Amino acid sequence: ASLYTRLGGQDALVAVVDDFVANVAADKRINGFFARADIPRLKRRLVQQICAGTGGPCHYQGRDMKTAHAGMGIRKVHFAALVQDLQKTLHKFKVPMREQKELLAILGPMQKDIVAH
Ligand code: HEM
Repeated sequence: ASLYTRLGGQDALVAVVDDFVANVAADKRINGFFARADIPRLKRRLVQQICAGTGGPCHYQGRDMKTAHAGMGIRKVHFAALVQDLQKTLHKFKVPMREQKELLAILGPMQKDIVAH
């Protein structure tokens, strides 16, 4: 089965993204970056992106990661903080380690496009 299906499909993904974005919004290390963000749109796009990237029936309609994060000055520490916030959610939702690793293996390589050089 696809990672999308093993994660529980669309409803589970929406719940994970909701909780994850709430963690980010509460995380003083990085929430300043999101001060002017359109959070409902960000959530929709994250759901689309993860759905599409894990083999689900979605098309990602947002910008590419380089364009979306250009000029923000995001550093490795910020990226690591966001990944920690996601891991908190995956742990809370009792996502098995195998699926956690697969998801992070999809997101991890995006760091090179998101972190400022
Ligand atoms: C693997 C890690 C990440 C993924 C998958 C990701 C994904 C996304 C996506 C899909 C968007 C929406 C793009 C669009 O609407 O066209 C976005 C926007 C954004 N991301 Fe990320 N992102 C990641 C890491 C980060 C980090 C580390 C930060 C800052 C600490 C960050 C800050 C933002 C901000 C501020 C926006 C703009 C929101 C807005 O203007 O409405 N992202 N990201």
